[in-house]
Amino acid sequence: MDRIRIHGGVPLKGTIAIGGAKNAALALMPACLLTDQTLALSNLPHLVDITTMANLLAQHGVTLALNGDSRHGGHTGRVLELTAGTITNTTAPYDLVRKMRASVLVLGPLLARCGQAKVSLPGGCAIGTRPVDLHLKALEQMGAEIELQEGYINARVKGRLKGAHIIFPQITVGGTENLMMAATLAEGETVIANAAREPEVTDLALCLVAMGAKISGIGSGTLRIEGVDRLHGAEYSVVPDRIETGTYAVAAAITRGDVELVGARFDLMEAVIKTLTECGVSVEETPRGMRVKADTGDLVGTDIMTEPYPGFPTDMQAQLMVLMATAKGASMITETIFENRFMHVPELMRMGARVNVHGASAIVRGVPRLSGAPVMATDLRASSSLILAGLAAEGETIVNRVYHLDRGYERVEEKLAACGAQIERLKGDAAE
Ligand SMILES: CC(=O)N[C@H]1[C@@H](OP(=O)(O)OP(=O)(O)OC[C@H]2O[C@@H](n3ccc(=O)[nH]c3=O)[C@H](O)[C@@H]2O)O[C@H](CO)[C@@H](O)[C@@H]1O
Ligand SMILES: C=C(OP(=O)(O)O)C(=O)O
Repeated sequence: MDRIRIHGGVPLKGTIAIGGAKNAALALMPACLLTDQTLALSNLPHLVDITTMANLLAQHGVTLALNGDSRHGGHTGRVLELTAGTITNTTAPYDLVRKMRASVLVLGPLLARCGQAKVSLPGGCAIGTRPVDLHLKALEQMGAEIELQEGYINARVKGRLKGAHIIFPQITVGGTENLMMAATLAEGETVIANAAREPEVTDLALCLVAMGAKISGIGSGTLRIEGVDRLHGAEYSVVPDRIETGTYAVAAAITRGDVELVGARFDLMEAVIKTLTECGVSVEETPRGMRVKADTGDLVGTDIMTEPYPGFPTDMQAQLMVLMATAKGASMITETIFENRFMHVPELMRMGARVNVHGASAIVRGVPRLSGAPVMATDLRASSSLILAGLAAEGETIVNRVYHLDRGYERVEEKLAACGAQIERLKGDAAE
């Protein structure tokens, strides 16, 4: 298993290119199941999760063709052509779904196109139990009959799904995405109230519209989808990754560096920028993205609470905690989305961070310096927080279980090394 070795303390200087958003791509790819024509996605990140989704779609009968560099909508990158000419298999097996929870996003499209789907229940993960009950209840409202058997969701519908008025009792990103896809081919109008407004949901909605779907209220908490008989192929460019952007913004700040994040969408970063600014980091929009600078003055702590978009994203909580750990004063971090998303705390404490967790809140007391240590991550953003801690720490840090990181960050060590970081990937299966 690969590990990452870092010698901390170098202020990062230079530019980092931001890739397409993992969480948008993972919703856009299954949208190909809604049409027999080709969906061409550009600005796709090169990540393990994308390969997992490609493998899942391939076993449903989707043909995939990866073409070299191209430019769509101003973005460069590879173009993945996905064609679900005939769906040969409507089962999403446990072996693939357990690797990645976003696999459950094939449920809505398969049900809408084929009238049936059998999808393994995703189960929990390190950050929480993460049920999919809200996806299932909403699909039942649209006429699906759903049974849970032997760890699988067995869903069927007689004829077409029917438009329905769905009020999500809690905001769910994946639930909104699954339902929106299902509703595009349903009979009549579906209204999704209390819908997630995350930019990745908006990206999916815009792609579905490019495929011929009728959706209004995009970007708001109420989506209206008028079902159509068929969708067609489209070309679509994946929105830049706001979590990758935020992670490198913290890397620049925590090393007291000066970095331009090329391709970043400043307008999608409001809550993170507000927090960074409160800490004393300078963040400004540039023609190519945004510039993050913290090479003068002290950084100070601030409080954050994770919330659905446009609130502060839970996927940035661990990274901000590391910044707070080295900022002056105390900060309070409250996690409201997932019940178990402080798994990074014990590892950060091994590096000298002072953190007390009380239920859903953590009090972080800044220390002048973290010290390098061997550490181990349990999930994706926890891994990135340990990389950030290593960049700021005195001495050597080895981050184990890098496979979590490879789910969501492309060439992380190359991007950081290009800005001066002393970081390298150690290949192989050395003991963890
Ligand atoms: C692939 C992807 O896009 N992942 C993102 C997506 O995850 P995901 O789509 O899984 O997250 P949700 O928004 O659905 O989950 C939010 C909360 O609702 C709960 N819930 C959700 C559905 C349900 O049927 N029942 C239920 O109780 C979850 O357990 C969680 O506590 O949004 C999260 C919240 O922004 C992000 O952290 C993840 O990175
Ligand atoms: C939690 C995340 O992803 P997933 O929903 O795929 O577990 C994440 O991207 O931080």
